[in-house]
Amino acid sequence: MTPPPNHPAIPPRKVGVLLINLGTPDAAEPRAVRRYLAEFLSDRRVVEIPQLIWQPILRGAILTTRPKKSAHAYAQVWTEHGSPLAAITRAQAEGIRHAFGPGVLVDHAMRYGNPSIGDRLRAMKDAGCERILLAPLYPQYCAATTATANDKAFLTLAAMRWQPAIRTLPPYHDDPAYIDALKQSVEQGLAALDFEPDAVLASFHGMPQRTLELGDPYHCHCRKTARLLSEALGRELLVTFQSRFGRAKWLEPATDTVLEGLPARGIKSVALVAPGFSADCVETLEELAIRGRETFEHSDGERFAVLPCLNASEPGLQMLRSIVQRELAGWIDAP
Ligand SMILES: C=CC1=C(C)c2cc3[nH]c(cc4nc(cc5[nH]c(cc1n2)c(C)c5CCC(=O)O)C(CCC(=O)O)=C4C)c(C)c3C=C
Ligand SMILES: [Fe+2]
Ligand SMILES: [Fe+2]
Repeated sequence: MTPPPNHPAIPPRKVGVLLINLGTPDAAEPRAVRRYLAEFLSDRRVVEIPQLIWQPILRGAILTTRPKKSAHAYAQVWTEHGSPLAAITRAQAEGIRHAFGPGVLVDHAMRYGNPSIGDRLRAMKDAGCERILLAPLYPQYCAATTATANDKAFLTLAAMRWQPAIRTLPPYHDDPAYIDALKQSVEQGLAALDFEPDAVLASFHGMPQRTLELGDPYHCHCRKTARLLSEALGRELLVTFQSRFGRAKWLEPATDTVLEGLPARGIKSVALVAPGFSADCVETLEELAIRGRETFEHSDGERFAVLPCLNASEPGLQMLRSIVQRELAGWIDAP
């Protein structure tokens, strides 16, 4: 049946998969970093202090000093394709684009900055996606990452007359496909080193200790990933938490404090892995690989390496294809 002449165009029905990561500045310079940090650190899921108290601190002390310092960190890791996080997330979407057949559109978006979740969701809907899987690429669930990405998507849907049906990717911290991809990646990374490390550290992004007490499963998810990875590798992993922000107590032990103390315990060579980051970013490439090395070497450490994240490596893409395929069950034909 042909629609009446004034009927809006109806594109062929499709399924969408939106990979979502945190976001990153548009340039490694203070103005762009300030814009990014203002959006990021104004998110109530990230800083859980009443806005009346927090905004003056943010606009005063933090946004006048941190952008310059952070821009310097970003400048040290920036690539010809832009921020590593942006380039790798794009490559991940490209890498699984054709995995589910022509009826499935794969795209990526960032919770803060560009490409925005709102723009990409509207584009998917315009392209005919009546069912969309939101896939925040955080293996360990955290309100400050997973939940806020989904919140943002639902905010966009709130303005749509004809909403797509939505699924959200569950945390995959203990998924055998994820643990296996990490195992392969860590084994490859260790084999490529010219030394055998005395210890391997698994460094996760930190969170305020209070979020654990309030019931955020993040800490437990990190611990479980580390236990399963350690079992899979058949070697001990020291679990640490990095990137402390602000004055509140954060999850411990802190990565930098542990790195500082290891040489005095006779551990002179270390390899670090950051299993909670699906893509290398300023936190792994600058904080761990540059500043972490300085901390370790200044404390008489001798050999130091940071292994790459899963990124768009073959084990990483294989894992993404497998978890996305599973979440699309019933929406697309089985392979
Ligand atoms: C992987 C999980 C992450 C959690 C949990 C997380 C919590 C969290 N982060 C901040 C503050 C900052 N994080 C910054 C960078 C950053 N954080 C994550 C991931 C998690 N954050 C990533 C992937 C990145 C890298 C972004 C990039 O562009 O490469 C930054 C910006 C950099 C800097 O100025 O140091 C801040 C600030 C808080 C407060 C928080 C939990 C409450
Ligand atoms: Fe962070
Ligand atoms: Fe950091």
